Amino acid sequence: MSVLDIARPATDYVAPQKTVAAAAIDARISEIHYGKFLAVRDTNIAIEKNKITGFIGPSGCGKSTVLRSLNRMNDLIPSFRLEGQVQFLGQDIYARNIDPVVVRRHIGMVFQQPNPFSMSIFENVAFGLRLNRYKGDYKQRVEYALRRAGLWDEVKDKLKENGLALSGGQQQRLCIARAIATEPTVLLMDEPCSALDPIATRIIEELMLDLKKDYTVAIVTHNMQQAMRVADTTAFFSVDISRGGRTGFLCEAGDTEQIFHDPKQDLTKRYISGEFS
Ligand SMILES: Nc1ncnc2c1ncn2[C@@H]1O[C@H](COP(=O)(O)OP(=O)(O)OP(=O)(O)O)[C@@H](O)[C@H]1O
Repeated sequence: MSVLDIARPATDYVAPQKTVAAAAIDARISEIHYGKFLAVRDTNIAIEKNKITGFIGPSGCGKSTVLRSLNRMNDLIPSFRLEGQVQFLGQDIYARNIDPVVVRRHIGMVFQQPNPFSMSIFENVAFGLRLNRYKGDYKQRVEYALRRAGLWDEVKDKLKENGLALSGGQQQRLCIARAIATEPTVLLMDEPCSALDPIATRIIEELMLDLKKDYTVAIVTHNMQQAMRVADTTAFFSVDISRGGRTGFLCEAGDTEQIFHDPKQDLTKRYISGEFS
């Protein structure tokens, strides 16, 4: 039985044929549309277990669209349509029998703007547990998640205070704790530091490096230095304007060292050298 099968009986599930052994997520995306607009094409990417995969590329190349497709977050956009497959631990998360809420429990997400709810620090972390009708010890799980997000010592004496009263960096770590509380396998982070100052950014980067021991991480970043500092694998996306529109595609992916120092594709070379942004 797969981890996702707890959602609904997998009556019509057909086992996928091909997976990348070390991948937590193996995405083979042919096309992503928003209505008639072809936003992304030809993006096959493996998010390897216990590694950090960085998505880089110019604005509008589809980094966030692809990231949000990895846990069905784009389902919330009515015009969104994906052709292809996204496998999580060998199971197609877009299969008809799969519940997106369960997908998001296993593949959590942290957004660009820290977005704690206007409720206590404790309830912010417990939120996903309540949503998933967790039956265990809430106090224990909330403490674990806050410790894992490097926030426990700063908030342990004020768990009843509103999460919105924390600093921006603390709020982002609270959101990471909220994501961790449901014990996901993968954490997707969409520019998690772009609203933070350099010190808070560095704390989150160190946290990411620590989290990858237990979790698999994929991060969208505009900051190439950040990708170099934290990512094991880097995926460079570009934009194809040849068909009259602006369609993003995965141009090249590989070890971060290779992408930044020995890129194979001319477009990657030009982007890394700052020729376009
Ligand atoms: N909800 C939406 N409806 C329609 N089009 C969208 C939607 N979200 C994104 N797009 C379009 O899809 C394309 C890819 O956008 P996306 O945000 O994924 O790119 P990105 O590489 O993350 O960009 P940025 O680096 O500027 O955040 C863009 O042309 C964008 O305008």
